[in-house]
Amino acid sequence: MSQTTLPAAAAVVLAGGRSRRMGTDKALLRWGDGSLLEHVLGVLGTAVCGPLVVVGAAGSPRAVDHPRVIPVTDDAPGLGPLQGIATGLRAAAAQDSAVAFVCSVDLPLLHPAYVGAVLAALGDAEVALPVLHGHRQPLAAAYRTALGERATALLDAGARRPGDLFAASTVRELSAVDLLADPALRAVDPALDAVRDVDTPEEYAALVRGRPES
Ligand SMILES: Nc1nc2c(ncn2[C@@H]2O[C@H](COP(=O)(O)OP(=O)(O)OP(=O)(O)O)[C@@H](O)[C@H]2O)c(=O)[nH]1
Repeated sequence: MSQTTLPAAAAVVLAGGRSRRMGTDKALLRWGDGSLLEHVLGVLGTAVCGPLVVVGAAGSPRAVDHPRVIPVTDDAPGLGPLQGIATGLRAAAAQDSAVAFVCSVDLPLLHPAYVGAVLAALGDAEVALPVLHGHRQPLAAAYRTALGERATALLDAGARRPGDLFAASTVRELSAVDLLADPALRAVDPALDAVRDVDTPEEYAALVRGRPES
C-alpha cells in the first residue's frame, strides 16, 4: 500500500486496562524489537494517515516516542473500554478526523490490510463492527468520531458497555465473508488473526512461539 492511498482516518489505541489476567502491563509486553504498544502503533501508522491517539488510564498517560502519537487519558479510572472509546474518539475529533479505527493494545497480529478493509466498509454507517470468531469486535472496529460525545453522554448516564453505544448508533456489522471479500486482506490474513487478542501469559507465549524470527 503506498502512502498516498492511506485512508484519511485517525487511529485510537486503548491502552488503559488493568491487565489482570496477564499479570503484567500488556502494552509493555515485548513484540519484535519493542513493546506491543509500539508494534501496534507501527501497524496503524502504515494503515492510516491521521493522528494516532493512545488512551491511557486516568492520570497515567503513555509516553510514546512517535511523531504522530497523541497521548490522552480517561477522565475517570476503571470504567472500561467504553470510556476509552469515548476519550479516544473525542481526541480524534479534536484533531479534525471524522473517522477513526479503534483497537485494543493486545493485538500482535493486527495488519494494515485489516484496518483498511474495516474502514472501507464503514460507508454511511456510524460504526463498522466486525463479528468474527463468534464475537462482536468493538476493539477492532471503525467509528465516526462524532460518537465520542454520544458515548460520553451514555457513560454519564451509567452505561459501561460498547454495546450500549451500538444500541444508540447506526451499526454495519461485518462478517468474515464481508471482510474477506477484500482481496488485500484475504491474501495476508485469511484466518482473520488480526483480532486475536492476548489476555493471558499462555496466549502470549503461544503467539510468540508462532512468530517468525525477525
Ligand atoms: N483507556 C482505557 N483502556 C481500557 C480500559 N479498560 C480496558 N482497556 C483497554 O481495552 C483493551 C481490552 O481490555 P481487556 O483485555 O478486556 O481488559 P484489561 O483490563 O486490559 O485486562 P484484564 O484486567 O485481564 O481484564 C486493552 O487494550 C485495555 O488496555 C479503560 O478503562 N480505559
